Amino acid sequence: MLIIGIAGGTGCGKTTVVNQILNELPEGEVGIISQDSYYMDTSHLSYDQRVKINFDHPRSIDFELLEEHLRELKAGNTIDQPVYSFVKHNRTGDTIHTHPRKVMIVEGILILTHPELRKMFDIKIFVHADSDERLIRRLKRDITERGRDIDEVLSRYQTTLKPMHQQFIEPMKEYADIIIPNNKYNTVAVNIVKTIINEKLN
Ligand SMILES: Nc1ncnc2c1ncn2[C@@H]1O[C@H](COP(=O)(O)OP(=O)(O)O)[C@@H](O)[C@H]1O
Ligand SMILES: O=c1ccn([C@@H]2O[C@H](COP(=O)(O)O)[C@@H](O)[C@H]2O)c(=O)[nH]1
Repeated sequence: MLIIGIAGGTGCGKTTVVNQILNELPEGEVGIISQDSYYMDTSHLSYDQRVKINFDHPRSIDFELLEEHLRELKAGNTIDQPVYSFVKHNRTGDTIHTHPRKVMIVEGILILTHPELRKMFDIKIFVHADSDERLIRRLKRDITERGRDIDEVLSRYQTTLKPMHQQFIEPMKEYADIIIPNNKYNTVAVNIVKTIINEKLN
């Protein structure tokens, strides 16, 4: 199994890059694990308490479960990946039956901050987009897809997103094997990653 970790700040385009990689590859040969599925279960908290969580700090992620699931997949076993709701800020209670594949992609803002998880990646990719570009994308996406308003996104950006990005996410570039500049759509870089994956699949 080839395990590829794709990190980068919110709005840099990780999900988009993953979808571009999957596009045209044989269906069912590449599996996806999203860090978002592994936000801590906060069912014991009220909605008002959950909104106050710092979702950009590594402690908000259940890395133990993520690591355990990746080890299971590597061992050839199927896992039940939790489904997360950004609207409710909590796991939904549903899971996705995820099968091991020849290539597994793990994507998320904080996946390179965890040393044990980092060691499991054969290839570490960091997607870069400038912070103003990321903020613009995040504003548009969170308002249209995640039920936020402009004040909520901007206040979260100032209080947690920006400081957490500077403290935890940006320094992870140091560990990357490949950095994808993604201020604009980067077909060349995506094709390079596709070539690496195709070599593993053939
Ligand atoms: N290179 C790009 N240029 C312009 N918009 C982009 C680019 N990559 C992604 N987007 C858009 O930005 C938003 C955030 O992208 P997404 O892939 O969800 O980022 P991430 O998963 O890193 O948070 C989406 O609406 C997406 O369509
Ligand atoms: O309940 C939640 C959990 C996370 N977030 C925000 O999501 C981003 C990470 O997702 P990307 O798709 O990589 O942008 C993170 O910055 C958290 O602030 C949330 O809003 N609510």
